[in-house]
Amino acid sequence: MIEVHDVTKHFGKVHALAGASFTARDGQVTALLGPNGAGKTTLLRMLVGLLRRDSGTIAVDGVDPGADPLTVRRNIGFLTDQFGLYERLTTREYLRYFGQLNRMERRAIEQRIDEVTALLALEDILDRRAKGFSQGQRIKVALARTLLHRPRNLLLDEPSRGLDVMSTRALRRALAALRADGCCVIMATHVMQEVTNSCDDVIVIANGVTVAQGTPQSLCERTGIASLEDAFVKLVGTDEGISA
Ligand SMILES: Nc1ncnc2c1ncn2[C@@H]1O[C@H](COP(=O)(O)OP(=O)(O)OP(=O)(O)O)[C@@H](O)[C@H]1O
Repeated sequence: MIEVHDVTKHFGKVHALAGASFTARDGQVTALLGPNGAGKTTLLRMLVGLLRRDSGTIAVDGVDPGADPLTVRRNIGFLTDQFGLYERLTTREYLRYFGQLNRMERRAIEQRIDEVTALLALEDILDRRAKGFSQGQRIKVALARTLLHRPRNLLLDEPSRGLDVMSTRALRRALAALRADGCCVIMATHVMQEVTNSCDDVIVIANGVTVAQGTPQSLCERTGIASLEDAFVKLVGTDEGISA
C-alpha cells in the first residue's frame, strides 16, 4: 500500500506539488490522471526516493522512501520516461543483468525471463540487441525489466505510449496479472481508454494538488457526467493533455 499525505515540492519558483494526498491499495491498479505539468512524474519519483519532498509524509508499505530509499526500492518497480536500455545488450542479456542486480538466483532469472517474455510477447526481440528498437519495443523491454524481480509495488509512468494494439493488450494482461497477485500498481497515463479498461481507482491531480480520488464510476457520479473524459475535464477545469 502506498500512502501520500499533503506532499509539497517546489523547483525554484515552480510549485510542482502543492498538497498531494492519496492512498493506493494492494490488489488494485490506480490511475494517476492529470494534465501536462500537473506533478505526476514528480510524485512518482518521490515514491522511490529519487526526489526529496519539501513537506508532507509518504509511506510505501509503511516505509518512508525519503528516509530509507533502498528498502523501498527492493519492493518497487519503476517504469520511467527514461527507459535506460543498453544498446549493445540483447533483451535477454539486459534482463539477466537486472535480475542479477536485484540479487535473483540464476535459475529464477531464466524462469522469470520466460514468464515476462510470454506475458509481454517479447519472443521476436528476446535475442536482438536494443540498438534500433522501436519506441514500442523499447517500452516493452523496460516494462519487462520493471516486472522481472516481482516487486510488490509498481509505478508505471505512461506505459502505453507508443504501443500497438497487440502490445496494448499485452500491457492489459500484465496489469490484470499484477492485480491478481495482490500488487499495488500506480499508472500515470493520459489515455482514458486505458483507465476505463484497466484501472480500479483514479487519482486526479491538477496544479500539484490531488483534486479527487475514486472509482471511474464514482468520479462520473460525483460530477454528474457519464463519460470519464468529460468528468476529468470538469475536475481539473481544463481539457489540456488528454487523449481518448
Ligand atoms: N527538475 C525540475 N526542475 C524544474 N522544474 C521541474 C523539474 N521537474 C519538474 N518540474 C516542473 O514541475 C511541474 C510538474 O512536472 P511533472 O513532470 O511532475 O508533470 P507531469 O504531470 O508528469 O507532466 P506530463 O504529463 O507532461 O508528463 C512542471 O511545471 C515541471 O516543469
